[in-house]
Amino acid sequence: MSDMDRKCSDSDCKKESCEGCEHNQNNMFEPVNLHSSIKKVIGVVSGKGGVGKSFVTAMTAVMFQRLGYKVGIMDADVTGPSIPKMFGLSKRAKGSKQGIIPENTSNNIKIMSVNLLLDQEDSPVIWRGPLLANMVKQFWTEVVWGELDYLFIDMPPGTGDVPLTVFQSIPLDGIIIVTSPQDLVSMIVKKAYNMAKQMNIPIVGLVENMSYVKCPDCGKEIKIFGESKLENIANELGIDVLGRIPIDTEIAKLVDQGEFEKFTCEYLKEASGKINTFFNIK
Ligand SMILES: Nc1ncnc2c1ncn2[C@@H]1O[C@H](COP(=O)(O)OP(=O)(O)OP(=O)(O)O)[C@@H](O)[C@H]1O
Repeated sequence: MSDMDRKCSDSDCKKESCEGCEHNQNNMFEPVNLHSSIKKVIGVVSGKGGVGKSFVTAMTAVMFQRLGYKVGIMDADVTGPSIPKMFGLSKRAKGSKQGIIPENTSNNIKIMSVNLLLDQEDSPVIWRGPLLANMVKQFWTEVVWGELDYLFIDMPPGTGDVPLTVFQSIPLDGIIIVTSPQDLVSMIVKKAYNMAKQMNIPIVGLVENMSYVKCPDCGKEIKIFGESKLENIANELGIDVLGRIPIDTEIAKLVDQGEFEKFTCEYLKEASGKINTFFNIK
């Protein structure tokens, strides 16, 4: 994918800061590793931590792998990396002449995370912003991703320094915004939305996580965070609702056992169809 794939849709745009305009000389995208060929790069973002961004990234990646696509996950949530543990990966990634080799899950999803580079997975990453951002850049420039249809990036939470650098250095083809059904969330979704708009990155849509929990006795859907405001926000911003995921204690168990790939539910089946249509990969 070339940097120019992120095209500005406004033919009169003369903004020097616009990354989609060909006259922009300030393009800061880093070159991808020579041995990587990635068709689409999708960032999974949330305006705040703890809404299940990693959960949604992993579930989307597994859905696409099940559809027969070649998939990778870059765990760019450097201070709270959770992706390797979800997939039961704990070996250290190896290097080669070409670069760093990502680890493979049991179903061949390629994974790179700071946890695969640390001596011990429970060592804290106590780094300042620029160092964190550099690490993520290296996941793009140094990792040998090989041929991938989709690379999903579990983005650092929030809209601060680190996510900003990631937005500026990796040519994202689109972002998925993850949210939960709390009131505060509409403001937080708007922050993520505005950040993507300012960076000229297409927004694929919204996924609401922890939408409800099903009573194990009567099957009733209990909305523990109250009624969802998702449709209102989506309509207001003119973006698509891709899907909703309940709190699922069976999947939570799989996460703890490092066997995430064994989930059988299809909460994101429709969402994967919508994402595929958005990018039109054959
Ligand atoms: N729908 C769900 N059902 C059951 N457990 C879930 C669900 N969503 C998230 N969880 C669990 O909640 C915890 C937090 O989720 P996750 O790590 O995905 O959040 P996050 O938004 O990536 O957090 P942060 O950005 O702060 O790192 C994890 O243990 C995850 O397995």
